[in-house]
Amino acid sequence: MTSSPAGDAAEPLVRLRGVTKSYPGSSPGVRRGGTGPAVVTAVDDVDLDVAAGEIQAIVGYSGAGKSTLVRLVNALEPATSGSVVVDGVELTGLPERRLRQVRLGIGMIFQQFNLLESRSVWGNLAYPLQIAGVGKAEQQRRISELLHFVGLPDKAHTYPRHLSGGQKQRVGIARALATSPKLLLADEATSALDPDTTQEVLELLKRVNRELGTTIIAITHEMDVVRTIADRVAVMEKGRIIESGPVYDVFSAPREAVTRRFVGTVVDDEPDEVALEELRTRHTGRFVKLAFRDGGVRQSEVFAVLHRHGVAFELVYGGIEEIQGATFGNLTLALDGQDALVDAALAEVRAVVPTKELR
Ligand SMILES: Nc1ncnc2c1ncn2[C@@H]1O[C@H](COP(=O)(O)OP(=O)(O)OP(=O)(O)O)[C@@H](O)[C@H]1O
Repeated sequence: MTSSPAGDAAEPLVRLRGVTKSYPGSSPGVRRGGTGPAVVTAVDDVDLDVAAGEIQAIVGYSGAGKSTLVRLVNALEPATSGSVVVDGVELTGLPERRLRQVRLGIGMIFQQFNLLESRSVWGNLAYPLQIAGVGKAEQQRRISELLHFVGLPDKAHTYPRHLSGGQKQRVGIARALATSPKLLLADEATSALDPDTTQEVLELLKRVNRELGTTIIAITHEMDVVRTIADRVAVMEKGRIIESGPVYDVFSAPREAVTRRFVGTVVDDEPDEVALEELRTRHTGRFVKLAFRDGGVRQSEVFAVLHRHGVAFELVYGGIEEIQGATFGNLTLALDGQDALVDAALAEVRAVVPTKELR
């Protein structure tokens, strides 16, 4: 025996090393020998480990390479170079017959659900089971179990056109889980849904992860999705992963400009110049941003310091968020008082919480 149970546990379910995917350049100029790029590098030298049992989000703007990355992981396309290992199997160079086996161990859900319109819900769920050669009795049992799991036990004989978007995605999830895959790939799974339905579907995905132990890779451009379900997030730009880590870390201290823009869609950082100018028309005094982090100083302690120095304050921008059970937030305060008093108060505040004066 060369591998210990502990060694197996440490092995990621998905492991990408130096993965690049290029396509021939498609602009007419290129084909005629013009000056456009000879190749489009959709995924560029990507390393990524996804541990078994985790929810990994991949975010990026349109064209960043997210969907291409997913097609490499689910063995729909070969990488141009690098290593793609899924559940211990190196996909690079694998014959089509083996690739088909690998795909059976991976579930997929899509933005547009991709249900078979000519089949009832039951028929849609039976489809992957038939392909996998599951017998009729076992199909019955499994489909009934799946419908209960996704909360649609009474929709077995309904056709997709009579379902709401949220119900369709529940069927999509049930279908993806039919063959009990270890890995579920969700490509913009909630982007076509309204906010309430999005939350319901995200709750279901969390249950899939917690109750069934399914590892999930969720491609999205919505940071709300990342905040709600993911353990870790990787940010893609121009085919590369430019930043990655636990969701709390990336949200509370984003390093790259693209990441800051994404995080800024759900978490206020500090007012930009325009917002600051507008705030100054309504509030007097000096503006400071305080960065509260989990386990650090509490807001009430900071407010007590200001009070003790006789500095009046007003909360003018920002908020406190909860991510993965931990709180953090950025609050901008307008401080009113004599300069010397404000300086003394700020010196004390700075000692306990990162503080930045906005001028
Ligand atoms: N089959 C292909 N042939 C040529 N170029 C491709 C192909 N697939 C993707 N690309 C290019 O690769 C780049 C990354 O595309 P990809 O679809 O992976 O990005 P994305 O982040 O998923 O964006 P979106 O959210 O819009 O799908 C783009 O420039 C795209 O035009």
